[in-house]
Amino acid sequence: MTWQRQRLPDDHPPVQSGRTGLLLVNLGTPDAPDARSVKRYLAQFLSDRRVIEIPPIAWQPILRGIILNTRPAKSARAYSKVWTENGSPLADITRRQAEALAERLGDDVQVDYAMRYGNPSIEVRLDALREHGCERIVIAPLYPQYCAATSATVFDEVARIMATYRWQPALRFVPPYHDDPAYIGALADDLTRQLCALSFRPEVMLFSFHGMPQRTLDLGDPYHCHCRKTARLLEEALAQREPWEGTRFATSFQSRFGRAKWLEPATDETLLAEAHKGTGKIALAAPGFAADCVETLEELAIEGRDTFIKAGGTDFAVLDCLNTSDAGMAMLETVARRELSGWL
Ligand SMILES: C=CC1=C(C)c2cc3[nH]c(cc4nc(cc5[nH]c(cc1n2)c(C)c5CCC(=O)O)C(CCC(=O)O)=C4C)c(C)c3C=C
Ligand SMILES: [Fe+2]
Ligand SMILES: [Fe+2]
Repeated sequence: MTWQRQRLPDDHPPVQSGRTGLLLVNLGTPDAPDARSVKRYLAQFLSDRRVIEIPPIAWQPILRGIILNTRPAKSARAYSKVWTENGSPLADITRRQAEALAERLGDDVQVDYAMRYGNPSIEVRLDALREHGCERIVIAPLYPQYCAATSATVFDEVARIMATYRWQPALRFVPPYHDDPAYIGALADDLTRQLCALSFRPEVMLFSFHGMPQRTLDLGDPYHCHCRKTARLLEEALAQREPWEGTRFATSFQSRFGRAKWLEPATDETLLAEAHKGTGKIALAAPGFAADCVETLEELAIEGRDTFIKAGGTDFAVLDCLNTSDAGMAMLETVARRELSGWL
């Protein structure tokens, strides 16, 4: 369906309507790998009350007085190690995912992407979809595992923007897909393909998920359970395939932030413990990240390797996220078409 300019009386304001849109949303990233840009990005990200659940009166002085004066320089160094000629890997891959999905879905759907923090913002891209005449919009947060700090904050931001619209589109949100057979199958296919291309056979396959404060699990956030279920289903799927015979599977949580207790076991401590108990060859995958980013390319692939090899490990590999792989895009198409049903 392509939109058509309707016949309107001469004195009628222009109207575009009748289209369907789909907006991929990922977390966000700085505009450049320098301390100033990282500071601007972190100020927005870490001021979100879904992310830091401390009353602003107590948190903002710590954020503005300490964290934004120390962390940006350190983070900028990490970003500069993984920055590409197309910018931040996360933004670049998300943009390419949107292009590939647009190709798969055809002209019936206007596909775009946005970042929850930084650019392109959800607001700018929702405005653009509306200006293209999208009366129905699917919002696809690229988080397989539901978490208030990621999934819920996308919903909150979209709701905030909707409050400013006179003519609101109909909305659908892609639900968490942590146990969707399409997602588990895509991961199993893509990880097996990558395993077969490795120059060594890992003794251990470690699934590393982004961490969260332990307190959020106690408060009822399903994130931990979603991660554990993904890991269990993925292990069950891989264990049936010949290339994985003899591999031991483990799960851990990375990217600890701040002093509170986070979900355990921690990825860096797991790498150390594996090396100390004699594991020589290890492979890591980050099934919770839809796209490679500073957390996989720097924290896992650079820092993680350093930790493991210095502790006595011999072979180390971080497998790619689903990114724009055939398996990953076929999965996103399946999920998108399900949510678009009745709208096309
Ligand atoms: C995949 C899910 C994610 C959850 C859950 C999550 C929670 C969370 N993160 C922080 C703090 C930081 N995260 C940072 C980067 C980052 N986080 C995710 C995903 C999740 N975060 C992604 C995809 C990225 C990469 C962004 C990129 O530009 O590549 C950072 C910035 C980097 C750094 O300074 O280390 C911070 C800070 C908290 C506090 C939190 C939950 C409470
Ligand atoms: Fe994070
Ligand atoms: Fe759990």
